[in-house]
Amino acid sequence: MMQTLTPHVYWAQRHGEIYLRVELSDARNLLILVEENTLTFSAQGHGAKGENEYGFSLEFLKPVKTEVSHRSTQRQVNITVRKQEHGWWERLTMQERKPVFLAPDFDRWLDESDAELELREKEEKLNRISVESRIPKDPYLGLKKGYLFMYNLVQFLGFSWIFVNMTVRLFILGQDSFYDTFHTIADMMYFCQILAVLEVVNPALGIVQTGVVPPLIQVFGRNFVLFIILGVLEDMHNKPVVFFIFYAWSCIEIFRYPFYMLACIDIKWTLLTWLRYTIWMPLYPLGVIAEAVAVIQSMPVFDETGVLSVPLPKALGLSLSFSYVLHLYLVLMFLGLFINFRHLYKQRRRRFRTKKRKAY
Ligand SMILES: CCCCCCCCCCCCC/C=C/C(=O)SCCNC(=O)CCNC(=O)[C@H](O)C(C)(C)COP(=O)(O)OP(=O)(O)OC[C@H]1O[C@@H](n2cnc3c(N)ncnc32)[C@H](O)[C@@H]1OP(=O)(O)O
Repeated sequence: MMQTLTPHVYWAQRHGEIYLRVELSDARNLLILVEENTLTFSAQGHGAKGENEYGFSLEFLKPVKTEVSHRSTQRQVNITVRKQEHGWWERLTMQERKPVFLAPDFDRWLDESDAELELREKEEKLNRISVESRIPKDPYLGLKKGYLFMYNLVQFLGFSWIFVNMTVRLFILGQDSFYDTFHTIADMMYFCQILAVLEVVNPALGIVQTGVVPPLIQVFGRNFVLFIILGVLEDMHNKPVVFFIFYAWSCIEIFRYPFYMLACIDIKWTLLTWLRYTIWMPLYPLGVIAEAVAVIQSMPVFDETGVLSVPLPKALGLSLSFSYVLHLYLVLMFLGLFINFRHLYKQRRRRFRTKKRKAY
């Protein structure tokens, strides 16, 4: 006659359930019963002491329901017992000393707060599904995604051309390449930045689900520098600062646009997501500092040439130099940087919000 042995049993809990994992392979003749708050298990199978009859019983700390669900796999038997009342138990069994065959199931182990988080996420997911099923599907979704994909592809190609061109010229010509960046790159940058106006139009028309203000600040800020400070003043064309402005812009865009492109076709590439939501941290301030340098360098040129100066009534003098507008713009620029930096920081946190799990 076979002697009954005790298998290794692993446990974990949630607010509503107890999970037991019995280490018994090829289990047969399973008998699992809950009576008077005590679970009794017996089965034949291959356990720690080879092929044998295995069994154990556990008196639970608090009341549980009598219906038990179990699933037997080739390697183990998984049992789920439902708690009578939702709550967190400080231990599994009535007896304070843990039975020797019982241990925590590290694969499923969560502490109370993590289990609450898991529960909330499940509820949120269910809510989302029920809300989504009530929202009518957008009939133009395919068209919108196709348009956005093409837009992002064109911008990606444009900024990649700029980035590669500038990098190659930097390697070949060294610092000399700083001085004619505008002549070689400006046409492509004009094209990309005119097209970037769509980044304000898209959220305004609801094609992209994001705010209008951050892209407005971004596009207005860049286009002001590109078309007015650099574009209008020929004296600015050969300044090295142009190199730093264009390089900062293109470095960020060669990751941002492919990230959007892949998002349009529901592909998420972790490294690209990380790059899109990380490299703006050094690049945004550096880009804005380079832009501020260009604005400051342009002030005396506007003063001397009188370009874009505002004519004043005779009594007040001849004209108001555009450099006064630039003083105001410098303040707005750092305000814009602050607003967008905060916006991008929030977007980053939303994207990388992770649940922390502890295993004991
Ligand atoms: C009248 C206004 C006056 C203002 C005053 C002016 C002063 C301004 C001075 C400011 C100076 C700024 C000048 C700029 C300098 C530089 O660029 S320096 C170089 C570094 N630059 C950067 O790092 C900035 C890069 N730009 C951006 O990141 C964006 O343009 C942004 C607007 C700042 C971010 O915006 P947002 O779109 O809200 O965030 P995301 O998380 O990327 O997107 C949210 C969701 O929208 C989807 N989406 C967005 N765009 C697209 C798209 N083109 N195609 C497809 N999908 C898009 C995106 O996927 C997200 O969707 P979910 O994943 O569903 O959330």
